Amino acid sequence: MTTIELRNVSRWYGNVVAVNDITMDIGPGVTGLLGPNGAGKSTILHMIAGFLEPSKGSLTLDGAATWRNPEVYRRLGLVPERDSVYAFLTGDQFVTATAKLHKLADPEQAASRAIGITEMAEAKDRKISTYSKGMRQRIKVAAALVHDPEVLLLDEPFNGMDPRQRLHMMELLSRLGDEGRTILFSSHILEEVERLSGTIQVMVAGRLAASGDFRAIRRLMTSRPHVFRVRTSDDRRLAAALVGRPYTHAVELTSKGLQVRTSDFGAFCEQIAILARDENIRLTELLPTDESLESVFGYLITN
Ligand SMILES: Nc1ncnc2c1ncn2[C@@H]1O[C@H](COP(=O)(O)OP(=O)(O)OP(=O)(O)O)[C@@H](O)[C@H]1O
Repeated sequence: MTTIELRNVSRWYGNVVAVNDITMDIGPGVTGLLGPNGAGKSTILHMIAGFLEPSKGSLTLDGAATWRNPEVYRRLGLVPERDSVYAFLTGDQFVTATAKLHKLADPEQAASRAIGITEMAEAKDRKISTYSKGMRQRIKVAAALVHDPEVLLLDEPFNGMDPRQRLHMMELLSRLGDEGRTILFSSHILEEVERLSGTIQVMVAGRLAASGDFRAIRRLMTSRPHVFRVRTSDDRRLAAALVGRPYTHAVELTSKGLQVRTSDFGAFCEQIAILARDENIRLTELLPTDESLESVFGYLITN
């Protein structure tokens, strides 16, 4: 069983603190590393992969430090965020070249196995320049898997994908997690992490804001205060119906519709449509006015 351990890990670039005193364990299965842009997710992944040295603290894979440790490099694969693949190569050539860099005994066979796992066999002889975004991501995953690592690290693997490609990648990562591999992927999108991983690590501004079971963290996120703008066929009547509901904190009639302050984001979202239907009022707009991920994370770190 592979375990990645971070103990009080910090990393700074000059006087920018990218990662600030993080302690966490990551075991087999799929774990999501969630956080807004600039939270320090890429820095963490690159440190785990052994490409960056922690400025402070210890970072180990089954007890061995990952920084400058070729033994560890053999046990993990990294799928970077940027498209660093050579577009003039075919998928097969790219993955085989990676296998050769790892000095594997049979690079062709290893490439063919990894291409099979990522379901890229049909397209393997096409140039990477002709691939869709989803296919380029999958060929990068094949290259990262070519030496059959126990640990796979992925930096924003769903960026730029359409919903179908996203689903395909999710299935692939779940499958790899079910095989007992340790999969850690970063994302700034709550729903991606929710659909794929039971365990999450939430980072905000270099710090670990929450850690553990997704459902518990989700509950924390959705039972927070929130402001919505609501437009309806009868604002005044809906306002009256909302007053007195346990999730309503305040209702204000404005020229742009209702401004509803709720104490429970989740309950309000569940109940508002039912309430409108029961009152025979048509909802024309329901807009969270404070929905930036940063505000969600901000709430998490102050609670
Ligand atoms: N090489 C570098 N030199 C200076 N500052 C850096 C460097 N790399 C990252 N940073 C800074 O460190 C912080 C964390 O960056 P990092 O890329 O790890 O975050 P992230 O969560 O992966 O965000 P993103 O998804 O936008 O890449 C940011 O403030 C970033 O500007």
